[in-house]
Amino acid sequence: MNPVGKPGKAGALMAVEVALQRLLDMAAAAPIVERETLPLAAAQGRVLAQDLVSTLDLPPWPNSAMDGYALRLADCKDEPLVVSQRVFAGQAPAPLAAGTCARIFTGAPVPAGADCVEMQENAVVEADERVRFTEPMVIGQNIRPQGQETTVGEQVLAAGTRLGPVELGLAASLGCASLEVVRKVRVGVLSTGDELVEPGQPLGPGQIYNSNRVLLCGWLRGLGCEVVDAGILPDDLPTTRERLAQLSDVDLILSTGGVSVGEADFLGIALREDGELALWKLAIKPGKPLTFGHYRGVPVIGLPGNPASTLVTFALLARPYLLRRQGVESVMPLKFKVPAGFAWPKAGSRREYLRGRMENGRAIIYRNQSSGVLRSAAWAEGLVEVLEGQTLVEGDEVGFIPLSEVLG
Ligand SMILES: Nc1nc2c(c(=O)[nH]1)N[C@H]1C(S)=C(S)[C@@H](COP(=O)(O)OP(=O)(O)OC[C@H]3O[C@@H](n4cnc5c(N)ncnc54)[C@H](O)[C@@H]3O)O[C@H]1N2
Ligand code: MOO
Ligand SMILES: [Mg+2]
Repeated sequence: MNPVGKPGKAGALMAVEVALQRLLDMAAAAPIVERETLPLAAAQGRVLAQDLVSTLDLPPWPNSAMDGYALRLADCKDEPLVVSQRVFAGQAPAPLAAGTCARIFTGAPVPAGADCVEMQENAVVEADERVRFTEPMVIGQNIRPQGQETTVGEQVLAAGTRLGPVELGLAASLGCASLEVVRKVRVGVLSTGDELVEPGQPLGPGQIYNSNRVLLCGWLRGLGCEVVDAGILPDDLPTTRERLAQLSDVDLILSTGGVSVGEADFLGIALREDGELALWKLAIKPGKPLTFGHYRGVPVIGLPGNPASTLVTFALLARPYLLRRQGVESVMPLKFKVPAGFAWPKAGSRREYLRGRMENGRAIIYRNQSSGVLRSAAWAEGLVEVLEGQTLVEGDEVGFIPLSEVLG
């Protein structure tokens, strides 16, 4: 079966899983191999290029989980224990004198010889700072042992991990000031459409403001990409060719619009004539005219121009592609099964991704699901997935893909 439709003619729709697998295979075949070393603060959103191996035990020494008293349990008989030292976080305590206890605070090293920490709520301080313990105790209680989190030589993060604040915090806790990351993917962004005007300019007859440029550039920067913003591309074939050719030094050209079957849709034609049109028309709504190929060797993903179509296809296809180019294994957004809070009486032939949100434990959808209505996405918390051929009554299970993680 040839899944590639001919631009300008109706063609077979490709299942979203098939298209995604092709995109991921093509991404894996063109990995970004260059690396750079960055200070932690600059590494957010980037992908780790080599395994992070601990050079420390964490914690480096046993420390107290409570404000209270460190003691040797065997010393704790009927008589109260005298406080022989105070240990604050950041100090190095002396070994515990036999038959005494140490006043200790959370995070402070436990003195050698102590095998138990009791919280101060279970202690009564008598005259001369003699401490009586009111509850039974066990060896090891309230002590965080050396190396409980990680030990020297252990792999803490694998190459291919995307670095968010948690991963960076973990690297910091191991004393790493910088990390080796995959270099940024360079993405050339084109907004096609004769009707487009940048915000701030007056609108002429028939014109609309360019919203996709801000959307795409924002999502790409959030993904750690280098954006080469190539501005608005008018709807004509010679200029389309010229502008695509000018973007010969990027890792991916990502465009919006101009991929359908109209007389002003030229992207597919340019790819077919000067490169390769590998994928065109998906069984997905919104997002049907998603286009993928190469232009003179440079990968191109053409997202449909309707803003909600741009959003859905970026989240479900372009984003996974860009992550896989950087060596990330887990590229798909999380999807939960939730009960529908709406009915869907008419089955569609394409898989639907409705803009929705959770209310009282059920997914509800925005009142207007037109792919031209970006407000639906501003209202939404996620995409509600309704499968091909599916009808729903309230309470039936649907997929829910939270958008904050993927587009936040
Ligand atoms: N005869 C058919 N017509 C259409 C089909 C079809 O199968 N047969 N598919 C429809 C579907 S579905 C979609 S989605 C659109 C996709 O069209 P394109 O990707 O070619 O996009 P354009 O035609 O250039 O624009 C579509 C729409 O989006 C607006 N737009 C475009 N770029 C921007 C931008 N940067 N910011 C804001 N809005 C933008 C544009 O003005 C159009 O209204 O095709 C259907 N047609
Ligand atoms: O597939 Mo189009 O993206 O419905 O609007
Ligand atoms: Mg069009």
